[in-house]
Amino acid sequence: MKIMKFGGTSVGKPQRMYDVARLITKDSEPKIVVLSAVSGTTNSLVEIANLLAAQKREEAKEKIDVLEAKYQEFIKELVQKEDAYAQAKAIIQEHFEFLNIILKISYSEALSKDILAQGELISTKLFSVYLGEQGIDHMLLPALNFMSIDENDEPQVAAISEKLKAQVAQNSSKNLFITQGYICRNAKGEVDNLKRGGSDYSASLIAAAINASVCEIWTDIDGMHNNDPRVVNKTQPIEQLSFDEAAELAYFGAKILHPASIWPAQQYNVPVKLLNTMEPEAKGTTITSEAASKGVKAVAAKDGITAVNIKSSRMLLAYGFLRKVFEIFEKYRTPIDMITTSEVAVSVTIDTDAALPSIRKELEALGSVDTENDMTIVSIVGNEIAHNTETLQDVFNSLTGVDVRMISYGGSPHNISILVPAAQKKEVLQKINSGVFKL
Ligand SMILES: Nc1ncnc2c1ncn2[C@@H]1O[C@H](COP(=O)(O)OP(=O)(O)O)[C@@H](O)[C@H]1O
Ligand SMILES: N[C@@H](CC(=O)OP(=O)(O)O)C(=O)O
Repeated sequence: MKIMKFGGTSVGKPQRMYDVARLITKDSEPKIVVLSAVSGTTNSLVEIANLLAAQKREEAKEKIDVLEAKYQEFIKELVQKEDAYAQAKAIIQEHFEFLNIILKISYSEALSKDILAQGELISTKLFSVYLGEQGIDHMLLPALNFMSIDENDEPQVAAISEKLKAQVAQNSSKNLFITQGYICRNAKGEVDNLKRGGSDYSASLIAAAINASVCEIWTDIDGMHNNDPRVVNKTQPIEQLSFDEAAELAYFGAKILHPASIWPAQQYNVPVKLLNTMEPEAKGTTITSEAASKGVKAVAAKDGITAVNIKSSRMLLAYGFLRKVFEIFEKYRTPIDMITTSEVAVSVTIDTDAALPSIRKELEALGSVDTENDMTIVSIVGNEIAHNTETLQDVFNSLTGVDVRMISYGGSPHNISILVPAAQKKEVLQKINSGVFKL
């Protein structure tokens, strides 16, 4: 059985849904197809939820109406037959009635998760109507019946596997299952999600849960590129990556993959392929446990980083100082990305400053603290690059004129990371493109 995940742009227009239907019926291998919401929908739902949280009901209502009008147009083009159109219309009515009812209920965090789930529920149901109209035999598998996270927001792979396998077995005559990415149930049984971009994570979890032959992530570009195509002009697709390399790139900002989406596939050894819906014949990127070649594969950038610098003479020749620092970040459930230390100072970076005021207050008991926000981590990723002096030379030569604040080297043989002000991100990515990739 294989998994095919199609992102927002791949289901963003009726024409794209037709392409998806063609791609999933090309071969006879049984498959679970994971769909995201139609592009732009989750952003609109986030705005609606935020407006409700701010008690701006009228503005929320306007946004709901704009979104509904968009779907009314969408279904006119999606299906031709009268009964299929009636089914699609009923789906739109059901979900927008729900949003309109929510307008009248007092806002809660749980309710906002219900709002965010509507995008994937609508896209999968509409796609199912289209498949039905085309006479393509399939079955909708509601993700809310099997995809779950625990009280620490961690997916429960064993439970997911048990439930999913049972549902597939109960419908053994079916060859094609359609399900929602992104959405899940939390430990309280409420509707929740796997965070923005989480449909890739859903696909990888499903692939792990049923030991799929492959997990295909279909998107709007021909694989993982060696640099961010939104920022840099000349970028190239990478044919092969190891799980470790792909995980580092996803974590450090390559938006094509959700940061957590590699570990389930890696743990259950399911190859991942990144493919282009608009160019299905292109090779794309294959991610397996093997690293095909040594050397730099790609560079990625992670924005929204804050650097926290702690200086203390008490650190000199002391032990246990770093533990105290780390315990404070742990207490506030704030992950640390980069670390550099000297005898009297330690600098770390974090990608969320939600708990920063409390963290800062506690750190001040250990020494003087200063913070810098609006920073970017640029990560150079490849196989064994930290053992290659030429790479290091190319990277440093590329950084002439760049205000480098931190360097992380040697922690992983596959990654060299530098911290720069966000304002220099574009320049740095471009310079590395010329200096390291010679592009
Ligand atoms: N290194 C990279 N390689 C490929 N795409 C990247 C990279 N970095 C950022 N991207 C962006 O990721 C986009 C695809 O991811 P995303 O928008 O999440 O797709 P989907 O909607 O299919 O899930 C591409 O259009 C591209 O602009
Ligand atoms: N719809 C969700 C989940 C997702 O993964 O979408 P996409 O595959 O379009 O990145 C979001 O926008 O966050």
